Amino acid sequence: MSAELRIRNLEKRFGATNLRPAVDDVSFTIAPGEIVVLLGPSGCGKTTTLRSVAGLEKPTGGTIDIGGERVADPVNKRFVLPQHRNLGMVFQSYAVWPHMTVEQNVAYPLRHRRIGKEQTKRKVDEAIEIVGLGAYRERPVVALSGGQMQRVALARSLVYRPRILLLDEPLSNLDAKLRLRLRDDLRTIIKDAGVTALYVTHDQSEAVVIADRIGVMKDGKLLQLDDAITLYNSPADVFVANFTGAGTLLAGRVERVAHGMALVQLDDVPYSVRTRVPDDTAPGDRVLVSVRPENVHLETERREDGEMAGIVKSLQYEGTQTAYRIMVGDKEVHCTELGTRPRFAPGDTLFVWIPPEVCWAFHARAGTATSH
Ligand SMILES: Nc1ncnc2c1ncn2[C@@H]1O[C@H](COP(=O)(O)OP(=O)(O)OP(=O)(O)O)[C@@H](O)[C@H]1O
Repeated sequence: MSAELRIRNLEKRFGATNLRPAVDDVSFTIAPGEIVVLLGPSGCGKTTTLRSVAGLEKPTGGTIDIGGERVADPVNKRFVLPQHRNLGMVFQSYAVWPHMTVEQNVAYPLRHRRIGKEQTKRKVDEAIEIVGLGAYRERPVVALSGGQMQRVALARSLVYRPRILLLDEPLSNLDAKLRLRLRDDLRTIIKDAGVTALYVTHDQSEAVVIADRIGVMKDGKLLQLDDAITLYNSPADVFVANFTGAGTLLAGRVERVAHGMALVQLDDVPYSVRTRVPDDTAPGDRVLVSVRPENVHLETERREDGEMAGIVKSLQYEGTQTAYRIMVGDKEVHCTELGTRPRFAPGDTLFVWIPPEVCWAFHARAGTATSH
């Protein structure tokens, strides 16, 4: 039932050809049964990509294949209508019938598919079980919570075994607690259903929990498509690093490099840091070392060579963790420490240790911010 989705050089322009396309030369493939999440800020083109797969937008360039069938190819004037693509869709708003029960809602798409009563019942039961609503079968959907309604929408889009499931910010109308609960269940539900899924969100924590691979988009471009661990530890560029929360960028020059690790002399401070670097890095290269706040260690005494002396500029107590801004010379380093009691106060002096294996450097290009 699940199919491969193959997108090649997808382009969607909404207006004049001189305007930047909403989707700009995007290519990726989702394997059968795989979940890919498109992540990016508002306006980056993720919804337009999803709507192009759904057939709700007509692309202006490139091709889309679902299970080996070409469904969009503007150059050759091929366009398969949405209702002939056999896709399931779940959107922000719960598109459920308010006057029907859970069971009736889930059975609805099968009405028009000439499926026998027995088989309908079996499929409906299965879909309701998958989304965990077994106990609510007879309930009118108006008597359900937002999260439960969204589960109904999900069951209804899975019941006819679509080739691909498309989800556009399906959790964004839920309150924070429900959002977390359904977020944690969604991956299991989609995997249990065995369906290929394309999921769109601007919420990185949602993407990390749900995806097999995450595609980060910006200005219509797909910047990187990788599993979450690669994305968080080896971001392809500064935007991806920043968008996924790497709050510190330290500019410097490579002194030595061997086996994918380099020693980088930081600009304007008397410190060098060891960091992982791209393969094509050479001594003398200008780089930006990207550091995630949760990977920075703060020490009261210098224990290792390479620790940098710093002073606490400010802190934000967040209940289960404390976010610090530390000044190392004129450079600001962000650090987050887990724990319900802050260990440091503004003005405290300390030592900052950044383990080399969790540092990642990019080549510094003209025009990129060099430090903050
Ligand atoms: N129907 C349309 N007509 C003209 N421009 C559009 C249309 N739909 C989207 N756009 C533009 O295309 C770009 C990409 O929009 P898109 O909705 O795909 O972004 P997004 O990343 O999904 O954002 P959001 O998270 O806000 O939905 C935006 O600049 C948007 O203004």
